[in-house]
Amino acid sequence: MIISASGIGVKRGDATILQSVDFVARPGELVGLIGPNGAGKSTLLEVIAGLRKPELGEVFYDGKLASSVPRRSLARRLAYLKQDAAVDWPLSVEKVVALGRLPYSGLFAARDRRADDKAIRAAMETAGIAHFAERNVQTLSGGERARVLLARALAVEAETLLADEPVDALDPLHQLNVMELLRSTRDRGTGIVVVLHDLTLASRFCDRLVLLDRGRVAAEGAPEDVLTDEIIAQCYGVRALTGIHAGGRFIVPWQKASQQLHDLKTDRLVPPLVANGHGRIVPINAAQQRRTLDS
Ligand SMILES: Nc1ncnc2c1ncn2[C@@H]1O[C@H](COP(=O)(O)OP(=O)(O)OP(=O)(O)O)[C@@H](O)[C@H]1O
Repeated sequence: MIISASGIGVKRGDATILQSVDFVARPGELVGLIGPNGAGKSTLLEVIAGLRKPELGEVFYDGKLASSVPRRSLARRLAYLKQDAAVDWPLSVEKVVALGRLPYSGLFAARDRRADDKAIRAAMETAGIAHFAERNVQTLSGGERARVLLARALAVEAETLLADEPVDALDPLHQLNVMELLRSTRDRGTGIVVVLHDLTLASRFCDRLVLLDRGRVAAEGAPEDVLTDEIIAQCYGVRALTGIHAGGRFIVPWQKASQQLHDLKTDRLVPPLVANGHGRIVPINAAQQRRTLDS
């Protein structure tokens, strides 16, 4: 399914949350929605999920006006994983994941239970939670619960997955697992939009990035074109160490853009650092560093 949004404007009281935002999500593409806190990422995700009607602009699903697409069929085509979702009932993990199959209930007189079971099992395996299928979801840690909710979204087997900060509560290994899982889901043709704060994961795993800043699209395109030093400094207010390792780019936020970096021990000014192409971070220029340190 192609989701397109044009001229989106959202207001909250007097505050403009989104302004003139155009956005497209296509099948088989992993799009990263990035930007500082409060930029409007979750709001835009809700708008394209059809959960919030914008004051201005329109959303289209495969060219059809969002308001003309029945909610029930949309619920099967589009899975939405909310940020910080809580589970208010003492359900087992398996039952929570099974909620992902709700959009299919009552669809046929004799519903295909085997298809449901298969989808639930596959989603639990993929999210690495099958071993605690029977556990009460309220007894899980934040990161474990996040994976259960991701599994619920995967169980929908939708054409499009919208995921709001799915790796936020996860340890490094599970962050990589989830990003790999999103990539393999994309490889099977699913269109994915994922909200991320980790710039290295955004750069390494996404096909395209959309950077929101104060409710507007500040930059859009290939990760290397969006996450330049200048744009990172301008939108996030930080300077980052960047480099290439095994073909992927790492971006480590290091200091505020407004500050010059001083060595913690000597208090001398430290020149900017870059990676040497093999993942080892070196001074931008050794001679320049000597001059700076000698001065
Ligand atoms: N009900 C509301 N009333 C007033 N302002 C709101 C309301 N809901 C959201 N906002 C504001 O809208 C802006 C965008 O919020 P949104 O959650 O979309 O940002 P975000 O980019 O997802 O942020 P974060 O990275 O912190 O999750 C924020 O400044 C937020 O305070």
